[in-house]
Amino acid sequence: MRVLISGGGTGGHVYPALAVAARLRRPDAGAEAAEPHTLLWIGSTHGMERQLVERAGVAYRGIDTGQLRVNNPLTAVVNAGKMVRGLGQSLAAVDHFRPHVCFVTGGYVCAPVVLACRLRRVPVLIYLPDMVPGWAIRWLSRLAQRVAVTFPAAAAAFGGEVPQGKAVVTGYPVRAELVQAARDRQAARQTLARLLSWPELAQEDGLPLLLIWGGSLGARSINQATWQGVAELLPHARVLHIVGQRDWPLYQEWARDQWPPTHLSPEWTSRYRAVPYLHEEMAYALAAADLSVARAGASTLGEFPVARLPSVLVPLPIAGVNQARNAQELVRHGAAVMLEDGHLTDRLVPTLLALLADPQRRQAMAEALARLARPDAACAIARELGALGRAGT
Ligand SMILES: CC(=O)N[C@H]1[C@@H](OP(=O)(O)OP(=O)(O)OC[C@H]2O[C@@H](n3ccc(=O)[nH]c3=O)[C@H](O)[C@@H]2O)O[C@H](CO)[C@@H](O)[C@@H]1O
Repeated sequence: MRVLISGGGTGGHVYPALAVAARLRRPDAGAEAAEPHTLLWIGSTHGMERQLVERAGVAYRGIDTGQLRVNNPLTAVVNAGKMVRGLGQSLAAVDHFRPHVCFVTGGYVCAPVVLACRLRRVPVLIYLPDMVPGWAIRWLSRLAQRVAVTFPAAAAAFGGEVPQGKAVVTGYPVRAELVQAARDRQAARQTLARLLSWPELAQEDGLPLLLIWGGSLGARSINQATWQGVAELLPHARVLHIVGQRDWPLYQEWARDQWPPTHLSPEWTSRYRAVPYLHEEMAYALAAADLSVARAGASTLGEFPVARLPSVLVPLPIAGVNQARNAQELVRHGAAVMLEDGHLTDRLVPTLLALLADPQRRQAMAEALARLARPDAACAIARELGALGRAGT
């Protein structure tokens, strides 16, 4: 079967689709097809998805796209022109590749691709990772045959589950490497220590590993609160801080001018490690960590349960993104703690110290997470795609 894939803009739209792509390329006894499917990914010409998709070895075609919801009317007109060009390029790609089915995960680039598939009668499956869809996915879902969702509560936006509505609950597709790494935390920690050249991490000294990050782009407020409070955390934990590419120059400035503080011993100083971004190492970081601080992007709904990783979630306070609803879903199950962005400076360190000092609470959160885990989600979506591709529109 030929499967057209599209998703882009940020990592949160790319990694779930890559997990499904990996599944489609390596069918085994558990999968539907007897031989690997042929894949083509349509992303934007200059999008960050290009690097991630090519890194994974999936064929990539770039098209023109632009954000339509912008304040400047001139930009809106220019971007609308790009979208029209993108539709023409998508139609050409569909005519050339002749897909049996199309799979999209979000980002502006998906709009012309879904429209082209609709015009050429190619069935479309959308995956919505978040609990609440943005306006673009709501609109595109009208053109799609199926919408896969992470948890049952997300199905209502699409008329409920099949056969009444369009939704199927598959779970969040996580990378196979994470499923594998989460089976043995200790081994994951050893691997991470090797990949990051951080030998102290491999010591079995009972010191918890705290993973701090802010989504695929990094989060300024989380970074600043971390730099302000990290010295207080180091007597109780090792801290792996993914700063993000955008704020990396800020980290370098802070490290040059303010780190380490004179009162901190070299042993404690070496417990803090900052990195701009993690690629293949990310699966091991999630599996090895004992506690995380993160934004509440959709990945936390899938990756944290599989990794059984308790967290303090700090939803991005921007209208239209709706990360709070993602965080609430984990909090509702006793699987995470939520902190408002505006309270980071005062409350982040005390909240973390309380959780680090309470292994029983972390264990209860890990057990709640384990009940939400769907390590087979990529396979479930691959199966849905197979069924749609065989049925046609
Ligand atoms: C600002 C914004 O619009 N954010 C949205 C975006 O977030 P964002 O792109 O941050 O998405 P997520 O938090 O859902 O996913 C981030 C992904 O990047 C990976 N990762 C991250 C850092 C790193 O160093 N290495 C790495 O591999 C994570 O493991 C995860 O798989 O898409 C999500 C999915 O629709 C939404 O829920 C978010 O609201």
